[in-house]
Parts: sequence; C-alpha cells; structure tokens
Amino acid sequence: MTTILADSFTASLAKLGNDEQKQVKLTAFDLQTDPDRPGLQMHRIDASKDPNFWSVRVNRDIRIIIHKTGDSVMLAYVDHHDDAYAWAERRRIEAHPRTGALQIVEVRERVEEISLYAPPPVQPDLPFVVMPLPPLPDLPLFAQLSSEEAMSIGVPADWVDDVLQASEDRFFALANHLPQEAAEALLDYAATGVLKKPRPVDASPVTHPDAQRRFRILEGHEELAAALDQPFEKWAVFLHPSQRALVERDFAGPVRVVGSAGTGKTIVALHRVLRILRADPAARVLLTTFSEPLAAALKRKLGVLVAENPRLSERVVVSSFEQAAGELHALMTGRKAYLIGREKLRGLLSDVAGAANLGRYPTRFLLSEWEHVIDAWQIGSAEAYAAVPRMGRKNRLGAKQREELWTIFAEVRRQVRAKALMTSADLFTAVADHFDARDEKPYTHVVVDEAQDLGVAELRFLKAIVPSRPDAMFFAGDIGQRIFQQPFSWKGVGIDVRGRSFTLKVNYRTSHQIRRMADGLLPDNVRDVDGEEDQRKGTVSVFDGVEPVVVIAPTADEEIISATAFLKALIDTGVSPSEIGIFCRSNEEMARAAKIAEASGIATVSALHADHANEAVLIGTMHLAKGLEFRAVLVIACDEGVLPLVARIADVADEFELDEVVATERQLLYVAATRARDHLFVSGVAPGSEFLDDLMR
Ligand SMILES: Nc1ncnc2c1ncn2[C@@H]1O[C@H](COP(=O)(O)OP(=O)(O)OP(=O)(O)O)[C@@H](O)[C@H]1O
Repeated sequence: MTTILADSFTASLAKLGNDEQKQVKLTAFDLQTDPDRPGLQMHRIDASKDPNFWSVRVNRDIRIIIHKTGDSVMLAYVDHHDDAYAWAERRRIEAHPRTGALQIVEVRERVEEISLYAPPPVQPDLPFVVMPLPPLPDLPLFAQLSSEEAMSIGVPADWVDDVLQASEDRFFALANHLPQEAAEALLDYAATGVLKKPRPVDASPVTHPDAQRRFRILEGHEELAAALDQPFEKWAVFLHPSQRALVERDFAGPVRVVGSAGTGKTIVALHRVLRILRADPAARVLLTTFSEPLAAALKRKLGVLVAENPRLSERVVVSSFEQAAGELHALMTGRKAYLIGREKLRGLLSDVAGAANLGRYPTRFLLSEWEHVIDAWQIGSAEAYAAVPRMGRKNRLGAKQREELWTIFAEVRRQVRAKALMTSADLFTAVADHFDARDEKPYTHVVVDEAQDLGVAELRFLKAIVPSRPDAMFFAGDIGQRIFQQPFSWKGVGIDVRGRSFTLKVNYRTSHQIRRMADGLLPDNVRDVDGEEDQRKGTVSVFDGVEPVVVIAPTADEEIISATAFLKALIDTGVSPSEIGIFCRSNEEMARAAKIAEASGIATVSALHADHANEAVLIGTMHLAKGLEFRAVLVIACDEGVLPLVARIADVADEFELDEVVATERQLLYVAATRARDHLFVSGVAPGSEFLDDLMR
C-alpha cells in the first residue's frame, strides 16, 4: 500500500506541541506499517461527503485524518478531535475533472458556514499613520472568462461561480480556498489579461505536476521520518512552469534570470544546480553569491534539495565570490591571500593624499574612485586611467585632476603591494589571469545568486574559472536590488546575455499589499548598461495580507511610541520575535531600533550574528537585510538626511554620481521592505525621507 503525505498534514502537525508531534509520528509509522491493524482505532467520518476520510486516534484528544482508497493511504491532516473532524467534513479529495491533478477541494456549501470572506485584519491603532488605505475597485475581475475556461486551469467545479463573480477586493480571500495552481493562473490572468492554459499531462492524479506541489509519495519508514522532521518546502517539490522552464532548458550561452524580490530567483538557481549535477556526471559546479551568510543559506537550501541523493553535493562547492577566489588562490600559490580591509584602505588613501598636499580631494571620493574605477578595472598606469570606460562620467575629471589623482592611487597601490597585501579585486584578477591562460578549469559550471552585485573583477574571475561552453554560466539577480556595485557593461567583460535574460513574475514571498507598496519605489522597467530590460510591471503575489503602514512622527521619541505599539500588536497576535526584523539605514540609527525592542520588552539579536533561532527580534542595517525573509519587518528612521544618506550626497561629483547614489539608496529601502511576508511598518521623523512619498503613491 502506498503512503502519501499531504502538505496540509505537515502544516497542521507543525502547529501541535512537541510531545503531541512525537505521538503523531509514532501513530503515522504504525499506519504506514499496516493501515488495517486493529489497534489503530479508525472511524469513518460519516458527516463528510467524501466516504474515504477516516480518523485515527493518536491519544485522547488528537486525531489524524487519513484518506483511504483501495491502494493508498494519505496522511491528510492532524488536529484536536473536533477541529480534525470539522476539517474533514468540509473537504473532499479527488482528481480534477479537467486537469487530472489530485486536489483537496473545500466543499463550497460547507464553507459558507464559516465566513468565506474574512474581514480584513486591522492594524493596531497607531498615532501619526500617513499611509491612506487605497480605495479598492469593485469590478469583477474574471467576468470575461467562461466556466469551461475556469475549469481548464484547475478551479474546482464548486468554486467556478464564485471565481467568475469575484471582484479585486474579494479575490484574495477567495484564492485561499482554491488550489494553488488555479489561484496562480487567475492572478496571472488578472495581471496580463491572458489565460495560460496548462498543457495536458499524461500522469496519474497524484504524480501530476500540479499535485506534486501538495502531495508526496513515500517509500518506507525512513522517508516518512525524514519528511515529517523536515518542513514541507513547497519549492523543493514544485516549481512554477516559468521557473521550471529556466531550470530545464538548454541555452546557447550565459543566462540571466531577473525578477523583483521574492519571485523565486534563488530557488531557480538552486534547482538549476541540481539539474546540472544530475544531467552531467562529470559536472563540478560552483554555486556562489555575494556574502558568506548568503552562501551559508544557499548551502542549507541545497541540502534540502539533494536530501535524497546527498552524494550529488560532493560535486558542488557553495561559497561567496571572495571565498571561492581565496580558495583557488591558495591552491594556485600554496599561500593564503591577505586582503586589506576597507577601513585600512580609507586611512591609506587619506594619508597618501595628505602627504602629497592633495587633501582637498575628500577621502570618500577617493575611496569611491578607487573601488569603482582604479581597483575594479585594475588600472596600472596614468594612460590606462585616462582610457578607462567611465560609465556616464566621461567629462567629470579634467586631465590635470586625473594626473594628480593618479599620483595618489599609484602610491597607494605601491604601499599595498609592499605590505604583501591584496585588495579583493587584486585577488579576483590574480585568479582570473591564472585560469585565463589555462585550458584546465576548476569548475564546469558556475551558478550565481545576487548577480546584480557582481563587480567587474568578480565577473572576470567567474568567466575565467569555467570552460567556454554554452551552459557554463547561469546568473540570478534583480537589477532593482543593486546596492553595492556601480553598473557596468557585462558585454565589455565578454558576457553577453542578450536574448537570454528572463523575468520571473509570480511573487511567492510578499503579500499583494506589501509588494504593491514596495513596487512604488522602483520604475516599471529597469534597463542595464547593455540595454537589457527587466520589466517589473505585471508581477503578482500569490497571497493577500494586511495593508502596510507608513508613519511619519513629529519626533524620534514619538516614532518609537508608534513602532513599539506595532511591535507589541504583532507579538499579541502570535508572531514570534524570531519572525520579526527591524532595519535602519546605518549604524547611527541602530540605537533607535534597539529602543523599540526594549520598550516592547523583547530581546534583540544583531543581523551580524546570523543565527536567529532564539526568541529575539533581529536588528540590522538595510545592507544586511539582503537575502533574508521575515513574517514582519519594521523599517525605521527613514528620515530626511538619513535616506538618502546626506553624507553620500554631499560627496557626489556630478549628476551621474548623484543619480547613482539616489538610486542605490532607494534600492536599499526596496530590499529592506521586501523582506516582509505579511506585515510591514515603515517610519521616519517628519518631514521624512523623500522615498516615503513613492511608497504612498
Ligand atoms: N515555486 C515555489 N513554490 C513555493 N514557494 C516558492 C516557490 N518559489 C519561491 N518560493 C518561495 O518564495 C520565497 C522567495 O523565493 P526566493 O528567495 O528564491 O526569491 P528571490 O527572487 O531570490 O528573492 P530576492 O530577490 O528577494 O532575493 C521563498 O520563501 C521561497 O521559498
């Protein structure tokens, strides 16, 4: 007899206490061994329209709901006695008459008894809230669709009439009652006006691709034990067709996957790694990203994907760009590379400029010029400095200024080398030069996450360590989240993704409301230097939530009062502190974040120490928010002068740099705000950051 595990079972199990969970698991093992065993105390759920639902006793109070057919037992749900029965009485499990996918269908007439359209949850009463609730149009969204069309995308027959009559404000509440494939297809249609009909699939109801996102067939106790101990990661088993296409296709050159925050770019990158490893037994893959904490997170997720075949992970290295280069450098030279830190470099630039009587160039400017021009392009002579491709900055420095500056940079370079130190760009370049000259490459493929923050030297390095085969390079990133690097031409470095840049549009992380607000910060289209466009418009979220809140308080103390009220309300509604992040622009504002937690009586943990498993809210700068995900996020201290940071604006040398600074500051706020799944609070002291106007548009 086959055992099938439904995601509704894993989700309901997670809500029980630890001891209860242990007992449930033991009963589940007994069921798997012999579902007909007399000691199991099974009762048919007579009040359910589906005759195959049975309850199984775990203890006096807890019941497992199973769905038993001739040749399989499905673990469907588990809860306290009455709730478990109520769940089964409101559902049936069947293959959809058109798509053929196995679905857990809520019986429409039973749902009416429990309110179909839950009233919108309200935010706590906060002072200084300025975000007006947007009026929602009451137009039917799907009036143009026929019943047959609704059925063709997997809407259960019971729900077709509701779907055809749904208006925008009701659709999201309705979507919670629909199978996910149907909800996604309807959202897609609402955003684009095109109904994408799934291609017919030749598969059994339970192995149908749409069913795979909610059911797993399990062989033996070990698999059941592993599945129950591990959260049911939906992305590990089911990809949206647009995600799957990117994972599985063969491409004629480097590929770039773009898409706004939460559209599953990282998930696609992970699956791509798996696909390469499976398809090519000789493949050696580097999976790499911006920082070590992000690499650690990738490694954890890859572990989930390769769980059934852990040997695959022997052929993949997961590390940050710098770590990957450092390891190859050590192999090449037998020595560890010692890197000069940013603060040391800043000091050195300032000292050298002072000694040369050139102290009139601000250190911040020197550092920026060094990082984005001299070091990034590895400029080695005054002539090369004159000829370097300077994005939008062609006329910025006169010949005389450049000569003066070159004397500073040449001396800094000399001193760094004299101390046997390297910059990270030196490291990338040394490794790139080494492998450029060789046919033997350390990796066959490189898969990159957060590719928008690749600099010139990093990109050259990645290109050099793989052979020039068409499928060697795969990049995932969001141009709208670039916060560390200045834009440059990828084509100029020999990487041409034209025609192979693809945009993901379904947002799995952030609620409809939060996504809509955050999208107000960025233009509908973002174009890179090579002219490749990321069409951000038309992205849809798969779930609904509360409206985010923007607070502009008269003083910092009053901002703290508002934020504290919000935080306390979250905790009161059952959000755990470990599911909350508080972010601010820089270390200067961190004390304000800490005060909010303190006033709420909650411990804090710094984002610098990535381990967030305890009962504390995480606090950190917006830069550290990258790659994280929370149920609730507070972005505080968005004051005028703080965002964009006045010190950065003060040092800009020209229009181009001003645009660039303002864009990355704006993108920082976008990154921080889009870490939130369900709740977002953004605050500042009056008059507030200019970006808040865009949030409230
Ligand atoms: N096919 C899927 N099914 C279910 N959940 C998914 C799917 N794809 C992505 N997710 C979930 O959506 C969230 C965002 O995914 P991911 O981190 O890959 O997005 P991203 O585009 O890389 O985001 P960001 O740009 O903010 O880094 C994660 O919680 C992920 O598990």
